[in-house]
Amino acid sequence: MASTFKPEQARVPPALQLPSPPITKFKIGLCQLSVTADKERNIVHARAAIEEAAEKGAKLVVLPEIWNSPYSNDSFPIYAEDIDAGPDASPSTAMLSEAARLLKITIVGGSIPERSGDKLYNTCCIFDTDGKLKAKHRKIHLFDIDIPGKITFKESQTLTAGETPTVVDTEVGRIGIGICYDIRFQELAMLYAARGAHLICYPGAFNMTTGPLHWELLQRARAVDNQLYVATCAPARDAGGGYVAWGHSTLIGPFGEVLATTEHDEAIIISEIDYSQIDLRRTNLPLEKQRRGDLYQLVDVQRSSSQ
Ligand SMILES: O=C(O)CCC(=O)C(=O)O
Repeated sequence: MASTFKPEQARVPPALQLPSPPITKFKIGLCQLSVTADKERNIVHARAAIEEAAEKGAKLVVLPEIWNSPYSNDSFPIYAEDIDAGPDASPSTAMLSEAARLLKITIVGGSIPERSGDKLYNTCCIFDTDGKLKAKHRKIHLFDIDIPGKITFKESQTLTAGETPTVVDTEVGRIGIGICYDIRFQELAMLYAARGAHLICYPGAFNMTTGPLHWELLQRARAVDNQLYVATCAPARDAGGGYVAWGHSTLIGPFGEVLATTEHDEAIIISEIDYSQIDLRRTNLPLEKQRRGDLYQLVDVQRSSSQ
């Protein structure tokens, strides 16, 4: 059958030149935190970890998915905070904002359950070095899976999916954000690469079934396909908890290499990011130039509609 694909109808602008961030070489801190049912304790604990990472030189600190609450549909409505209603309504993000300002670091604040009107989201807040909220990413792909006898989870029982991919310019580069299950959708990472991201951060909480097989594989795939850095941050494992997390927070380089990782206990990973490695790997393997845009295209809906 003849193909109906017409490249001129699906035109997406070529990948952006990589923007020049204020700093190109810096330390990242991934705080693999233990999470309890005590929200106040979780906030104090996360703050101490952020401070320790900053003391060790991290200019960018990343937290885990759902770090202020147990990971369960029962807990999300109870622990949810109205982020847009200001610091009194959101003690978790108030702490992140203050820590970013006082320590003069960028924070990718893992995620917390967010209440907005009558809806709940799984939301990541990104804070600049002046403590201002730069962006909010609401998990786009909800974690609804059913592997009988192993794991069944349905985030959509309580949560609503976000509608917007998130790329944010920070002092430490252009960062794309995904939350956990978002990492499984390669088009999102391709889109971030096409929009000039240096790094994609995925706060996540994989589990004991999919974690061992998929967690590192997905991170390395996103990094090597898109020739950029990928950083993930998970909660520490609580073997007696309702949701047993895989842990293994990791930093991957643009050649698909594991630069730093850990097991499942609490840990603060400090590792170096050097964006000149992106240029190097894109020169070594000029995939962007070799892509057959005449045969297939990723359509950036937002850019196409604004053209
Ligand atoms: O994709 C998976 O296997 C795990 C995803 C997950 O745990 C999540 O999205 O919270």
